[in-house]
Amino acid sequence: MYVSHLSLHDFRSYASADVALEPGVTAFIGRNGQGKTNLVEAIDYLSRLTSHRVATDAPLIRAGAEQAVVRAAVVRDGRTATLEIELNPGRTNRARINKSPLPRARELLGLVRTVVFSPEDLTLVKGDPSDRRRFLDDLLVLRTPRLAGVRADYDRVLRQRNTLLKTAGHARRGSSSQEGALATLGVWDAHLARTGAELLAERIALVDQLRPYVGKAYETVARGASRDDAEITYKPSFELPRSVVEEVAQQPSRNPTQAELTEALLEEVERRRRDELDRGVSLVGPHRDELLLTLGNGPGDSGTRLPVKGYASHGESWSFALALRLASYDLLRSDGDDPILILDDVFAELDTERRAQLADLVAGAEQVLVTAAVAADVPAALAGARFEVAGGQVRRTDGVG
Ligand SMILES: Nc1ncnc2c1ncn2[C@@H]1O[C@H](COP(=O)(O)OP(=O)(O)OP(=O)(O)O)[C@@H](O)[C@H]1O
Repeated sequence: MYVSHLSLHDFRSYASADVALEPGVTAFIGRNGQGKTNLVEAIDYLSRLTSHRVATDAPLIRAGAEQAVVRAAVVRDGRTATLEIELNPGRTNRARINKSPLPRARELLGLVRTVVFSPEDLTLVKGDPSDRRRFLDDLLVLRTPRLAGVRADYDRVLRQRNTLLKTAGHARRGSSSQEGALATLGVWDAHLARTGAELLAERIALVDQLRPYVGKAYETVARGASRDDAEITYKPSFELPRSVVEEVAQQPSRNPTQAELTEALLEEVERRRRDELDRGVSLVGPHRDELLLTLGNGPGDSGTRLPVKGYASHGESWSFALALRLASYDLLRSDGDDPILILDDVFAELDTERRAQLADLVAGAEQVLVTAAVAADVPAALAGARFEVAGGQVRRTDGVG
């Protein structure tokens, strides 16, 4: 898939912008703060309905404006669709396909798929577990848009349940308000276990599918590494029953079922009841899980695997972050649709050898959008269309268009 036209209205620094794009590589070159990232961020927003830079929509609206509009013509298997999102902070965002309004903006998900590489990716490795959970969930939703609903349901259940836990925890022991809150809590325990187990089962399956791609990608980007070095493991916030663990261990292709996970979550929630009431928050569920990243020491090394966070060098951490993105790209591609690759300001972070390696890996993608402060940062393998971004203007400079 590729974007053939991008049009912005009051998005970030752009009062308006219209850019005709092509498949293949396109580089946006310009000094710092000229609006290069703003352009690719708009395309990524259409893909995930969130930005890779900010958690809320407000910073995406041009200062002084009330709403922003991002519109893109997307070509997939030779057919073009025009997708549009209108960002209305504090109110509902509205989406359209070929000018027809969609009942919910969420229905745009899955129509454009992007994989973004950016300097912020280091937080995938060095940041909090929530950064890695978001990475998994974003990938889940890109592959299966329906899961956006499951994720939203789970967040809602969590908020309601936390409010109840606070009420029950603060109420006088044995009082009618505590009794009432505890009775209602049982209902929310069941919701938490059901939606939590669905999300959990999807994440566990995703990590299994992603694992071989991560090993392969790390071997490619990290000098002297083997494909067994980088490993990812999903670590739930609770122990599964021994019988399930043993069965899963005996059958390599078997993961815990959703029913098993629901039951295990319910049991754990009951076991941690006192703790949860004391602290007024839900302590069990996919919002407390971790995606463990570990590194070994080359082929045949039976030594201990070390967690990346806290142990890996800066270079190893960067390579792992790149490997996670490349693995996402490979996995999405294996689904049969080439996602749009966005390399936002990453080359300045890499030495010459790694630049060339990354460029070779991505050069064959259907569409690659690159941003860089200077043209010299873009490796030769990524020759293609060039735009200069300066003073709010986006101008093609390679003599075409
Ligand atoms: N909501 C907004 N309204 C107006 N201007 C904004 C808004 N959000 C960001 N900007 C401006 O956009 C500019 C940043 O644009 P962008 O992040 O695309 O830069 P860039 O060209 O990628 O720079 P760098 O090379 O430093 O990454 C900044 O000058 C910032 O003040």
